[in-house]
Amino acid sequence: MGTTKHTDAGFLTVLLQDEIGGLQILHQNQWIDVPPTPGALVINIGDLLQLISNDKLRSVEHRVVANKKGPRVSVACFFTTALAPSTKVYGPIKELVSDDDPPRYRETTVQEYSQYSFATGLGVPRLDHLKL
Ligand SMILES: O=C(O)CCC(=O)C(=O)O
Ligand SMILES: [Fe+2]
Repeated sequence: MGTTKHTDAGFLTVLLQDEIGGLQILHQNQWIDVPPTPGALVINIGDLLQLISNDKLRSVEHRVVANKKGPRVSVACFFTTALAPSTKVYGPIKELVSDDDPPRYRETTVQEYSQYSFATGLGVPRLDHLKL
């Protein structure tokens, strides 16, 4: 089974891959295979880390292309507080913004961003609506 092109909505995703492969990232408009290394952990930066880092860290677009090599097992651990109700507001970290590099996003809560992400679905650039 594959997935359509998307970015991960949370802060960080840790992926444990097997030897089957299929994960690709979009780099300079080209899909690049992530070589499968059984037991290795792939770390994906998510949208909320991009937001709080004011674009210093980028949440890369990726997808999974199914191949015929066999059943594929991928264990994903999403670092986010999406399911825990919290009014904590996240915006670009103040140490990372300056007069020359002002905040690029408005503040949001994880809940608000997660709800928006679920509603838009995969494949839609979801950070754009928070851009200042
Ligand atoms: O299965 C994979 O390698 C990636 C899965 C993924 O992109 C996700 O769960 O967000
Ligand atoms: Fe993903």
